[in-house]
Amino acid sequence: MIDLASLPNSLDSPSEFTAHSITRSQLYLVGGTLLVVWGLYAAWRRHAIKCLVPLRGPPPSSFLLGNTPDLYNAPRGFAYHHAISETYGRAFKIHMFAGEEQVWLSDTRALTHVLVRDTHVFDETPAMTSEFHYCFGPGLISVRGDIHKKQRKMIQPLFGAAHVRALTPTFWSIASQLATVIRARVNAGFASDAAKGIKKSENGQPAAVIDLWKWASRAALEGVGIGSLGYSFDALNDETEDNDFMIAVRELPYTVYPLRKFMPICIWCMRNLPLWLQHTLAKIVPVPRAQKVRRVVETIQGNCEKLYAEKKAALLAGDAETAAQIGAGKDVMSVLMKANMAATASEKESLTDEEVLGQMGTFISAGHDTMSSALARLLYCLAHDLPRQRQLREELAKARANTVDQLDFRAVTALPFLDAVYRETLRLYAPVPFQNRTATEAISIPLGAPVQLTNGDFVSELPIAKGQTVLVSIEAVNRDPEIWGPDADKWRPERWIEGLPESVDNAAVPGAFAHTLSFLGGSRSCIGMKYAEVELKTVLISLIENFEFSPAPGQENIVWRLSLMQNPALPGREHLEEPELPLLVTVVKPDAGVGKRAI
Ligand code: HEM
Repeated sequence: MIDLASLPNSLDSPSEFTAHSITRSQLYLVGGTLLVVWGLYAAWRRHAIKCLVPLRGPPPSSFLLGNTPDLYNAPRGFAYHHAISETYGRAFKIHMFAGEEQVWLSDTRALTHVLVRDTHVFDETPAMTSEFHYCFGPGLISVRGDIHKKQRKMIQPLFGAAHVRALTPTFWSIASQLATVIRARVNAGFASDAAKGIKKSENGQPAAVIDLWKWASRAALEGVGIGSLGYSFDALNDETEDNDFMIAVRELPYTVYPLRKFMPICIWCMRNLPLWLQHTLAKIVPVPRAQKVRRVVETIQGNCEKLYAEKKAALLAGDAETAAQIGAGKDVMSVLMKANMAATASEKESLTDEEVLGQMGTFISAGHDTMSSALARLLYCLAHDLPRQRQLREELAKARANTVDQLDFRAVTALPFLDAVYRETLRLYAPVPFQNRTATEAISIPLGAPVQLTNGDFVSELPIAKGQTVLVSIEAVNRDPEIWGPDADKWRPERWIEGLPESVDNAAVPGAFAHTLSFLGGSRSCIGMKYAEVELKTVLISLIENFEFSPAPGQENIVWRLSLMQNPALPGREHLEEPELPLLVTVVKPDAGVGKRAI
């Protein structure tokens, strides 16, 4: 920084400069550089994509960064998203980096075009695909157009009901391991509190405060590891030290997210620079967080490559070798690799080695963070509503009364109150709060209700510019009071049992799940939707049968941070990357609704 106070009054008398002060030529250099930077910035702004009609919207909070500091703000982001959607409605303008304007959308008619009808125009945004491509190669989440169609056609059946049914025993084994490790933690915490004279339990049963985020995240890691990759992270073993693979997967979302606001610069580099230069820049750019992302990604990639080679060798060695592996050949990757080897006869249908490998990182990133977020939120909601938690426990006890075996796929998905709790939590607290889509050509999309522009005119069609990005507000649709009724922002599972209002059907939400956008909709909706449901429900059954969850004394308030996936933090500790969810966990008595299989 130039200290202006240290400059002499007259710049005309160089003789007055000391050896340490700035010379005239240095000053010209600094001034010239600033002018060039300003010129580049002005040119960039002039070429930045603007809205084609004068939409209303929140004023930018930063000249350079637009609304991004608020839109991507982790602790205060949700409040900002709710406030702007209440103020500006279902279609408005938001300001991004260097003058770019995006369209915020929660109008379900317009979103039907974005997500379902005009998907040939509104593909996944290049920011997203480039980010994932850099991290994991050409997996389902990072490819577009025809390649995406080809991959989706091959992978979709592997996440269908038949395969998820076959994976249900795997999910039960994860659920049971999780309950065992939590029980051990509660017993240890209880003993240690008792030794200090701290009483945590009213009913005499062991109770202790446990960080449930940690265990939700580990269960999700095992879920995606064993179910999708055929690999155990050994994440539910209390004795195991975290390995580098496990740490990297956990750190990935929190390391990448803060860099999102710099995406326009990254995309420019990806579009304009040769690959070797991009890799060199990624290695030398002096930004510690960028270097951390690189290390995390390299660790995940290295481990995936090793695992892929092992799986391929086992598949080539025959069925016995595959069956001996973790997942016993039922995991998604094993089935995919087998199907792909069989499809090699038809070159057009099959995936390249790079594409198959790309799915590993894709499943890890798509299936771990979302699942940790959903499970943590389910536990949080139930912990803050003991009567409904008990109602759920009673429903589980009844379901157990007729069987000594684990509930099968059909039974797990058929429990009405469990289903209502699951749907309501994913509606109100969608783990992925918003997504983007970018128009590959100019297009006009119809609106469900006319929108007033800043000049007072109304439009019932919204023109979108070529290259313009639309922010699909999953949250705003899921909480819209005109769709869900005046109690839309309340967690009330009964709404799913009583019957939804007519307005829900009328809204024709283009979502794949329960009239919501939680798993999005259309050709790029979540492929792991059924897998997520069965895994989350089995884990929840096991936990609710064995434990009662309630707010941790003195730590009742939790801040839910906006991120790629929403995640919990303690007030005053929101700056910490690793989320936290301390809850008081009490072992429930055998006569308090625990099924025969309680551990
Ligand atoms: C509660 C849990 C989950 C939620 C809320 C969720 C949500 C979503 C959402 C919103 C998308 C759309 C992303 C976009 O368009 O950019 C998506 C895509 C995807 N999800 Fe999930 N997901 C969950 C669990 C899973 C699981 C367990 C897996 C796999 C193991 C998975 C695999 C995928 C994949 C591969 C895609 C990309 C699909 C495509 O582009 O064709 N998800 N998910």
